[in-house]
Amino acid sequence: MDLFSCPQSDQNLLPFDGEVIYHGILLDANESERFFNVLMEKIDWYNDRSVIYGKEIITKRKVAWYGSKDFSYTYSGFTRVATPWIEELLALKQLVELYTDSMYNSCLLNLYHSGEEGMAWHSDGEKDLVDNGSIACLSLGAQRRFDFKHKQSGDKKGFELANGSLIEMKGETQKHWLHRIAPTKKVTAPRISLTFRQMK
Ligand SMILES: O=C(O)CCC(=O)C(=O)O
Ligand SMILES: [Fe+2]
Repeated sequence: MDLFSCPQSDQNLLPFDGEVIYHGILLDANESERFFNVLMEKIDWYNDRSVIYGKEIITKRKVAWYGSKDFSYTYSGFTRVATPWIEELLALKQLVELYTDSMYNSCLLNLYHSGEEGMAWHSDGEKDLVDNGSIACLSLGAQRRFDFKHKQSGDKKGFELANGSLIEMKGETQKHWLHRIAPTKKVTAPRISLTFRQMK
């Protein structure tokens, strides 16, 4: 691995109360497209469910939950049991671990068919996850904006997530900040995100 493909970018993008590190572009356009196509085909995608004000919502966005063992992950009112890794996910996990210098035992994948699909403000502070652990998010396909909003002050920060790039959230980020993928009419192409996580 040369210095150009592994940029020294350990600068914190958040002003306070957490750490968000942009690790740059790990996969070139060809590699990203290859992984995107393989994952579209091989992953067991399903529409996500959540309960909002007592009402069950089925998202247009699809998700999938993979892990090193049959981890149960409860969020938005439902429990999902992890599917065993497939070869391509393990390869990407290894690459991400190299850049972040952290280890992951699970991955929540998201498939946004177009800019009309997003993810509402939330934080990933579920009790199933290691406290103040790392969540590493690899992006494939259309570029989308990742927004952060401080829970107390309301301070906002937004970052563009390029095709093949990796962003990492760690430290107290989930405790103090919400994040979202805002819907947008400007993007028509699909995007996959792989969010590598540390389950207890
Ligand atoms: O799609 C993304 O980049 C972020 C997804 C996210 O926040 C999550 O899966 O919890
Ligand atoms: Fe999240």
